[in-house]
Amino acid sequence: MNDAPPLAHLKGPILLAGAGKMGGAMLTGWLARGLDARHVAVLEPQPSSEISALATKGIRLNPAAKDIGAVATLVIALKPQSFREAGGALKLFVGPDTLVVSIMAGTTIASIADVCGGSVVRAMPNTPAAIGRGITVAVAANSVSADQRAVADALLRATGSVEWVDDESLMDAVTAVSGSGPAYVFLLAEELARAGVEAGLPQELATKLARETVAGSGELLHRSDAPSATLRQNVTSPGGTTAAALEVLMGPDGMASLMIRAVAAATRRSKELAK
Ligand SMILES: NC(=O)C1=CN([C@@H]2O[C@H](COP(=O)(O)OP(=O)(O)OC[C@H]3O[C@@H](n4cnc5c(N)ncnc54)[C@H](OP(=O)(O)O)[C@@H]3O)[C@@H](O)[C@H]2O)C=CC1
Ligand SMILES: O=C(O)[C@@H]1CCC=N1
Repeated sequence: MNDAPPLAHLKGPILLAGAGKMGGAMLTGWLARGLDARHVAVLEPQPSSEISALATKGIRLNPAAKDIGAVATLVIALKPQSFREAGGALKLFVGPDTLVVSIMAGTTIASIADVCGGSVVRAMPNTPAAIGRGITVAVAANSVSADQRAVADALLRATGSVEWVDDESLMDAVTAVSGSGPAYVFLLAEELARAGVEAGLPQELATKLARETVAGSGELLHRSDAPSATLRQNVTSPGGTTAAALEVLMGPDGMASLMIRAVAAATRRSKELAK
């Protein structure tokens, strides 16, 4: 049996362009799963102190293209807008055998290949990646080899689970559901707390109750095999308090129609980012 950490044997160089919230979370996951820091380089104009500190472990920070040449894998975690302005410079790091993994919302495989070349995997992670509990959806261009796909899978799996799809057009709705989804859940915690204050609770207690309720329910959902609807029904006593609240939340202008509109808006925005 091979007990080596899952990324210990991954060969570099792996270049991460953009070490902000998502790029930084992915980098943390890679290192935690045994990726040799000496195989990693990072392009980041204003590195956080955490990213700068990684230089002491062997990560190369902002190397010049002439010093590193074409890399085995380029991971692009820039904002789509930054990529449009600065993506061309990444071409210097891309050769005919370079795997390019992009996590940028909206930005298509064709436009990434057009701007910087390489064999492109387009992926959409989410911020629970920071604690190894993200979910990523990925789609590969035809030019991506089986070995390259395995490398992309290993890098993405370092931050949680991975689903591969064949149809790139699904990525806009994926972004709207799981990419942006954590924000909807955090908003739920905010609004539950606000409603608690409206109902007479002190702010601090309302905030704690809402946060722990969302976190505990998420953990229950994670650990249970039961469908979400069953877990909801387990809370709902006939004629009780939950039923009274759900009558509002599941009413005509309730969560179902709100969520459909919100996800449609995010899907539309993802499509706009492609332009
Ligand atoms: N946040 C999220 O939940 C998710 C984000 N994504 C995608 O990830 C990408 C990054 O998002 P996020 O991490 O939130 O954004 P951040 O702004 O936190 O990260 C982007 C980083 O790239 C840096 N940067 C800007 N220009 C360059 C450049 N020319 N070369 C190298 N680095 C540069 C930015 O620096 P500076 O701030 O100085 O400009 C910043 O640190 C986006 O494309 C987004 O669509 C995907 C899934 C989820
Ligand atoms: O808001 C955004 O555009 C990015 C993509 C998914 C989550 N954050």
